Amino acid sequence: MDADSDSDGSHISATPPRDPLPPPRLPPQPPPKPPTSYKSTASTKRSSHLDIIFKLKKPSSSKHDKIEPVPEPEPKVKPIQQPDLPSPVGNFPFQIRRPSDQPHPISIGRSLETLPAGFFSTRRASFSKICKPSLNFEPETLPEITAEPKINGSDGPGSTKTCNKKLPNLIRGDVPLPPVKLQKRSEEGNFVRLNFNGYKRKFTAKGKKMNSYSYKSKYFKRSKRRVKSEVDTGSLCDEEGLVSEIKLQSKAEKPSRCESVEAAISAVRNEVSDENLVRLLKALYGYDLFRDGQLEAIKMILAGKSTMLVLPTGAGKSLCYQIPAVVLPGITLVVSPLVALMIDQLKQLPRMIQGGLLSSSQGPEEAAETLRMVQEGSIKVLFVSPERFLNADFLSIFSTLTSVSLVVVDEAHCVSEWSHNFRPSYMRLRASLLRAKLNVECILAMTATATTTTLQSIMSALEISSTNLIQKSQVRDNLRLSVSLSSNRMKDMLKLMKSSPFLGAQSIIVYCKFQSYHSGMLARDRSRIQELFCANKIRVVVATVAFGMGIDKRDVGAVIHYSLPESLEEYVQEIGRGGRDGRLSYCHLFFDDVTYYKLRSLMHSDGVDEFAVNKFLCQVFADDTSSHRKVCSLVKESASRKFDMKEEVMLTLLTHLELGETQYLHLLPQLNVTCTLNFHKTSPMLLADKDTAVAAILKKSEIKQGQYVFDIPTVANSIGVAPGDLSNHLQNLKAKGEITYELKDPAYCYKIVKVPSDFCSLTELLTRWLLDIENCKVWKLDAMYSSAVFVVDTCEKTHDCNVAQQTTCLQERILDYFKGDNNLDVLDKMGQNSPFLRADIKVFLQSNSNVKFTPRAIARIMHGIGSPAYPSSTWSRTHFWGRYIQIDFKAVMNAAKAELMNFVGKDAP
Ligand SMILES: Nc1ncnc2c1ncn2[C@@H]1O[C@H](COP(=O)(O)OP(=O)(O)OP(=O)(O)O)[C@@H](O)[C@H]1O
Repeated sequence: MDADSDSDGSHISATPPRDPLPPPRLPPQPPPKPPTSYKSTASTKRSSHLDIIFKLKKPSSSKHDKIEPVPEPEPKVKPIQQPDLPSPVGNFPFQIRRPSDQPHPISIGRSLETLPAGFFSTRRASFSKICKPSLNFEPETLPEITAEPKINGSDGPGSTKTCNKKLPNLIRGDVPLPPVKLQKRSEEGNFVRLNFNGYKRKFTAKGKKMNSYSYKSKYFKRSKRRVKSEVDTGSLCDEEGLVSEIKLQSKAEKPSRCESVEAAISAVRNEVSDENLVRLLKALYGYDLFRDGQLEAIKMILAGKSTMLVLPTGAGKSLCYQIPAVVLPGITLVVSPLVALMIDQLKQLPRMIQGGLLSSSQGPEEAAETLRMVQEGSIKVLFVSPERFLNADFLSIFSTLTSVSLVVVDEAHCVSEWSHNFRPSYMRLRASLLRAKLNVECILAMTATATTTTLQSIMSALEISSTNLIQKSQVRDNLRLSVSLSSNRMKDMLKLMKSSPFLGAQSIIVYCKFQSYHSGMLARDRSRIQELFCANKIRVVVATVAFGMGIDKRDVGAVIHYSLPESLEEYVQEIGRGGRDGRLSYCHLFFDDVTYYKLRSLMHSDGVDEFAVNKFLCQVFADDTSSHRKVCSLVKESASRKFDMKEEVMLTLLTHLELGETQYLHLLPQLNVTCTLNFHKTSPMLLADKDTAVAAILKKSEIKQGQYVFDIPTVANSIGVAPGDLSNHLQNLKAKGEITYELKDPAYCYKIVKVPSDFCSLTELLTRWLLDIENCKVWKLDAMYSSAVFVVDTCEKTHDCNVAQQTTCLQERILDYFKGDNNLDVLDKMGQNSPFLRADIKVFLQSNSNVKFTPRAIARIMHGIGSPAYPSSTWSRTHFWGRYIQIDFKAVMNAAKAELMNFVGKDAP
């Protein structure tokens, strides 16, 4: 075996060969209970479970010395002494969990993806000689599928105008077209809609424009004639060269709306009646009737009531904020989790609605142009990421200059840690904060997938009254659902695709977990595939969940799940890509135990232990001085390794420290904090005489190979300016030819507001919270798996259902799941022990005795999950990697804890 050849001597394993058969199914577990409150229950005494810290015996020599030891966490300053705790410094300890740590039976948050960033501060810094503040943007993390528009200045075919002006990501419609045509356009999918807005799309390859399919499309030829009179053009391109040209109105020109639209808007402003709203619907979109839930939601918003809207995917949620946006006087801010989603929504705005977006990959000029248009009131709908709410300058525009009529929280389940897709940055979107910062009264939260628990937490965060909940069935009834257990998924899938009704499906999406249509692909290629798919040039796309979000291709006739989704929410979201034109769409799910076990292990990859949380807190507050104006930073990569904590988890903790019951810190936009600088024109000493920032740099730098290396926040703190201002200042010096420099080490930046008085209680509170999130994640996967089993197995036997009735069975199951988390039977398939587990862990420890482990680290290795401090690139070489994937993670952790105690010859108190 290859794995053994360079492994850790673990060929003396006590484990027999892997058993290909899964352990027997366990009876259904009792239903989960709703989440508890996370108020601290810790006493002022130090918790005993924090006390057990072990150090592994160091071997005299080992042939495994190659394996990197875990880096030693060493906080610079110990903020609070805890004398009866064994010092973590110098040992890599493990944390013994309390026996009471039972899985928390609630829905969970998936994906702690990181996004944050925002503007640099634009406040003026007081450098003695050179200081030119400018509005800068810190790059935000981009989503997987990104077609970031950049306007390039190019005319559409048939146009005689050229415009080289760079404009921001704005799509504006100014030439009124008959509404009836709009309806036709919408039936042709989002790609055609793009053209209708006056764009033609071209691809660039190696700098050359290629004819695009859209350019040739019949629709484009029609629309081209219609939009001929448009006055200004630009082009839209993603960061890797996918170019789409957009016609834009000239800067000076005011949007001219169709008379019938204006009249319909005034009528609604005078009286919000059903009749007037239908007239406006017709005028804006060409549709004759509202769909279920739309009218109710629009009326609620126009009455100024914050609303929670739960409609199935493709039911038309966007229209519920677009209509109020044109009627209400101020701007509508739409918060979206992904840049790709924002771009997609922007494209889909009816052309009479002025839209814009602020995104990470815009240059400062583009962003400034968007903000200028916001200030002059020519944008009605602005798409922003939640990270924007970190930036004081961004917020000040809305609190002082521009009135915000409505804040829309799209994919609102991201607010809740009990959802399948919790995002720490969404925690920022609390009603109190939005009211205080934006002076906005009305909030619309929209989602297609939320359990009762999730809904409760969204509505509580956004202060939406329970009477303002509009909730329709979360699964459309034009989706035909089927499920099968498969031992050879590829063979079965090919067979399925060759048989009716899948054979006749116009477009098919195949969802995979571990290989995807975009793995290893350039963004440009991914975007091209998406475009080709939307234009029906590609029939089948194999994709991950990222592909699903925001895709509004109306005629997807089949959705196949090649792998089990991680939750029923994810499943519903993905099948929701099918049948958006209202026609039948066929959705088949293949599931198998191997995938289930693999996913089950992955659910533990974000988990952390109390010890790590405690160390993290020590580091976060280590820099505290009496001055709370100081900017502190935490370099993401090194901190992640040091605490064996994913970056998203660190961000979650930091966000909680800012937005939890007590505010301990204030998060700032992320920065690259390490600067390596060279002087060119003037000598450093002479320049320092004229420039306080340079003087501080000389003072705080280390000189490495003739270069000045310093920490941006440290220098900025020493002269009392914001790090962003110092960066701007460096840019100015660079522009003058005085210096060149490089920035690296992206870091979380924050200011300390209050040092916790009781680190132990806070540690316990945070750990408990993260543990509950981890357990919820596991529970969600189990609920998904159990539903699949139920449909192919239990349901058939107990309810006498046949395959044709699987739709009803699964629909009922999904509805039960979303209705209440408490009444669903969930299988727990995991084994609780193995006779060889302890012996294997012992061998593993002996053969890696130079490395320090925690029980969680050992359990991760036994489950085949890499982590920042124990990467799979190193540890997958061990013979034990993934060996116990079928044994419950917690059981492996407990076994590891016991073996670690034996190994160090100590016992827990
Ligand atoms: N009243 C209506 N009549 C006909 N079509 C409509 C109506 N309302 C919305 N639509 C169309 O339905 C499609 C889906 O709308 P939209 O993208 O807003 O759905 P959604 O609920 O946001 O879906 P998802 O959650 O998947 O993003 C769009 O093409 C939209 O134009």
